[in-house]
Amino acid sequence: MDPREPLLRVEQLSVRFAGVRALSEVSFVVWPGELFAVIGPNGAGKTSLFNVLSRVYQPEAGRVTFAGQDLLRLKPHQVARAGIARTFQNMGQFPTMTVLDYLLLGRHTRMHSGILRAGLFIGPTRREEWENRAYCLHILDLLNLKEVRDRPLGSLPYGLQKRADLARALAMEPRLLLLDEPVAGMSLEETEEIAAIILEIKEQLGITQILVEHDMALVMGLADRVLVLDFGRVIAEGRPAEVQANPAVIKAYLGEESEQLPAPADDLPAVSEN
Ligand SMILES: Nc1ncnc2c1ncn2[C@@H]1O[C@H](COP(=O)(O)OP(=O)(O)OP(=O)(O)O)[C@@H](O)[C@H]1O
Repeated sequence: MDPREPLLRVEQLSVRFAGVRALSEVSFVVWPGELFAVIGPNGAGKTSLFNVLSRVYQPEAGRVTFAGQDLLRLKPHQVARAGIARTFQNMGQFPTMTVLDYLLLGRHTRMHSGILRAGLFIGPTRREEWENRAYCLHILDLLNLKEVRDRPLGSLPYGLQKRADLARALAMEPRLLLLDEPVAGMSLEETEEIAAIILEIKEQLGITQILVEHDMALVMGLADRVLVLDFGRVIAEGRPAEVQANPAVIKAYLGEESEQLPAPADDLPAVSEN
């Protein structure tokens, strides 16, 4: 793929639910290696956008091109194999599964051998299984989860469960990682750890990320570029400092919760140029 081509191109995307316009003619591109954030007040359409990108929602109109292919032609189960992985706001569907098995399960969704064959260790799948395991252990190491790899997910504190979910998404070796409120409900310390991990994913693994998050300090400190939605429409797009100074963005946030207002740009860590 041409590195000058966007990895993701969203054009004129509209999503509607019986009278509610969740997204209206939304367009943007995400470049390879970029950390792209999508923000907006409650109900702005952020989750709907992720649901379109993971093929859960069918848009009313628009085009989505991922790595040169028409994403909207894929079935939901083909999205992971195409290279898109997603973390979830709420997890907890597998409380008895160990952390390592959770990663292996995620990884199998994009591997060649079926989980049944792999489970039975038939022929060449044995080697693939060992490779999968080694890769999952590498990800657990990267995310400081090695010590809890054999613990059931349900026995872990909330912050570690969310980190395990991020590890599961990374174990899929995605080209595009969709992070859905990765620090929601986390303490300051846990938030700082996740911020460091997000930067490592960008810098060490080179994975392109789209971050949906209400924590403005995190977004403005990490993102290369920010897209702002309000009532399903794009109201601003640009580098964090540009977006923070945009009157339409300030108005959208003031109308809802003034404490969510982005901090002045001077107080924030520098963001990388691209
Ligand atoms: N499955 C659905 N059925 C009906 N309406 C929906 C559905 N999903 C989203 N909506 C509506 O679409 C609009 C956008 O919602 P969405 O969840 O995408 O916003 P959001 O920006 O993710 O909000 P939040 O920050 O609160 O998570 C809202 O008005 C919401 O009620």
